[in-house]
Amino acid sequence: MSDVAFITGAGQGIGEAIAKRLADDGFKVAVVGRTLSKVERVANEINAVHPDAALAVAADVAKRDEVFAGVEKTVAHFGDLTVMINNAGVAPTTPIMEVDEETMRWTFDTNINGTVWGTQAAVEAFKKAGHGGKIINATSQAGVEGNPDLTVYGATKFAIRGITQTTAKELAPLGITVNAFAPGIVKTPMMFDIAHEVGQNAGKDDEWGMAQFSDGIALGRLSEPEEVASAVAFLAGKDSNYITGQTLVVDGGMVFH
Ligand SMILES: NC(=O)C1=CN([C@@H]2O[C@H](COP(=O)(O)OP(=O)(O)OC[C@H]3O[C@@H](n4cnc5c(N)ncnc54)[C@H](O)[C@@H]3O)[C@@H](O)[C@H]2O)C=CC1
Ligand SMILES: CC(=O)C(C)=O
Repeated sequence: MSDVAFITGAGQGIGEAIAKRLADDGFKVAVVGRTLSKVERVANEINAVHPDAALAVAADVAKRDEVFAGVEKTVAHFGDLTVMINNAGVAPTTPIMEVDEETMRWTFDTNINGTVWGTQAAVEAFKKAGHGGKIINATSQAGVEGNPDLTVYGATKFAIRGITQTTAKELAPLGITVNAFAPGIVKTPMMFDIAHEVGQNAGKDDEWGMAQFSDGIALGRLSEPEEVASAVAFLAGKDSNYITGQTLVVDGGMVFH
């Protein structure tokens, strides 16, 4: 039986790269996102290379029932679930004096609640299948060190590291490991949007906006989504079965700790 991974936010960016990498590694993958056409594109591209390896699943991670329904659809289709990857996230640019209630609600519902619902759905599926499993959460360098203009986003990413550590201890007796990956600055629509907004807020261009984040990154370059996916593939694979409660910082394409 192949390993089966449920990857949220897999219609683009890092999530897409993770789904394609795990399929290359022999996983069956549920490609999960709010927009069915986006996840169907990724699933179709995977199935063109690895027939029947991918299933497109429409689910909003902020809605608990949709996450549970997506996991149930995945188990019904592939016969199991062994890895949950809570990758989906949103990253509004929020100078502290501009933060409003809707932005707080929307960002926390997606990033924090989505991670909790994904964890709950995975644990339920693992228990029903009578085995342990792996849960992998997306935090960020912005969840390791505070980034100006990203207070709300950063708060969720710091929280996800806490959720990773607490659930790792709680779930270890069940044979379930919980780890996180913390990318630096990665070439995805999320990052380019942030750079544009930060630049606009300062009356500068996108390059200036990106430099507000990228000057401090290791090796002085942005990561490719595929480089982040390689670190996630390690966490999803059997070589990391003994690791839990950890955060891999992936910056400049390298894992720093
Ligand atoms: N791009 C970067 O530089 C970094 C990204 N990250 C994290 O990596 C993860 C992936 O980021 P990217 O690929 O860059 O983002 P992205 O914005 O390019 O892709 C995120 C995907 O998640 C989906 N999504 C958003 N809200 C959703 C919801 N409620 N339900 C289901 N899907 C939803 C979006 O539609 C999109 O397809 C995020 O958790 C992000 O916080 C962390 C550090 C750096
Ligand atoms: C988008 C993000 O996680 C950054 C800027 O680290």
